[in-house]
Amino acid sequence: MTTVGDPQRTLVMGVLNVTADSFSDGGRYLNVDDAIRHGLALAEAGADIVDVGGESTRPGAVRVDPGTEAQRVTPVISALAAHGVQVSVDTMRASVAAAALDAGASIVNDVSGGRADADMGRVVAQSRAPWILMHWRPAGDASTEDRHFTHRVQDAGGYRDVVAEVSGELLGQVDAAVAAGVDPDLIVLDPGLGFAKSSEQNWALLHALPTLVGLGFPVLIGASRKRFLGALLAADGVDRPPAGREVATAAVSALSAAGGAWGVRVHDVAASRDAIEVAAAWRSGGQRG
Ligand SMILES: Nc1nc2ncc(COP(=O)(O)O)nc2c(=O)[nH]1
Repeated sequence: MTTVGDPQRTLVMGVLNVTADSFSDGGRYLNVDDAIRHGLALAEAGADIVDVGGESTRPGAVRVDPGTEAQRVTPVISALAAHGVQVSVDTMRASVAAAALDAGASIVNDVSGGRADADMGRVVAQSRAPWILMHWRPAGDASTEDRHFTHRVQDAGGYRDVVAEVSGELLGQVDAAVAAGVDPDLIVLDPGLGFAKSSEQNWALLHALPTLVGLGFPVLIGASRKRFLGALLAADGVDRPPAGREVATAAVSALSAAGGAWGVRVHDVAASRDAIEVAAAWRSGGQRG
């Protein structure tokens, strides 16, 4: 059983999207062998966890059927687990999570925070795998198998106080998970940066990281290459493209580590590993260990 205990340092979760259309690396790892090779490379680069996803959640992405999603992730997961890599499965579906856990995944990463599939709590509780509950208040109803994800950014009216509302809704998701039999010690929270949230709301959530950590659960931060970083670094009115957002991502990783984050979910593992080492040395005054 994987525990999410209090790691000595902020963990690095490497992103492995086995999808055709993820926003920054769609299609590069759809082939099983390419995906396995990349997952091993992420582990080699220092990823504590490799997060394997088979369905893109970017705005406008078309849902894939559960069978396709499971077929995409299970061979990759079993190969990585066989090499001793700790794997999380990035899925909103209980059937896919069950297949992934059987294949060797040890963490369930659910961007719907348990709201898309009523059976997810039972599957996770039975497996005793840690469950990452991400916050996502979609415009549509995430529980319907709608053909398109709607990341319609909530306007200012969508959130009066994004930190208080995201915190409250995450705690509600925790209550639902515990009611389904999940051990609260195995729950990780994630504010869901970029999921139906404006740039300002994303920055407000990052600014409030100590508040999120203060909720009493490990916190995962997923800012890697996201649009709000591109907007911050825009030039001549043009957002910085995803490939140019790595330094900003590493800076967020360093600040997340300094703010007590349990982990960061990133594409460039080596850069964030270094950034987290810097944050640790800074915090300890250079004391090792
Ligand atoms: N827990 C968690 N999971 C996620 N899965 C996918 C994406 C979308 O980004 P990607 O397309 O780069 O994977 N972001 C998150 C996130 O922020 N947190």
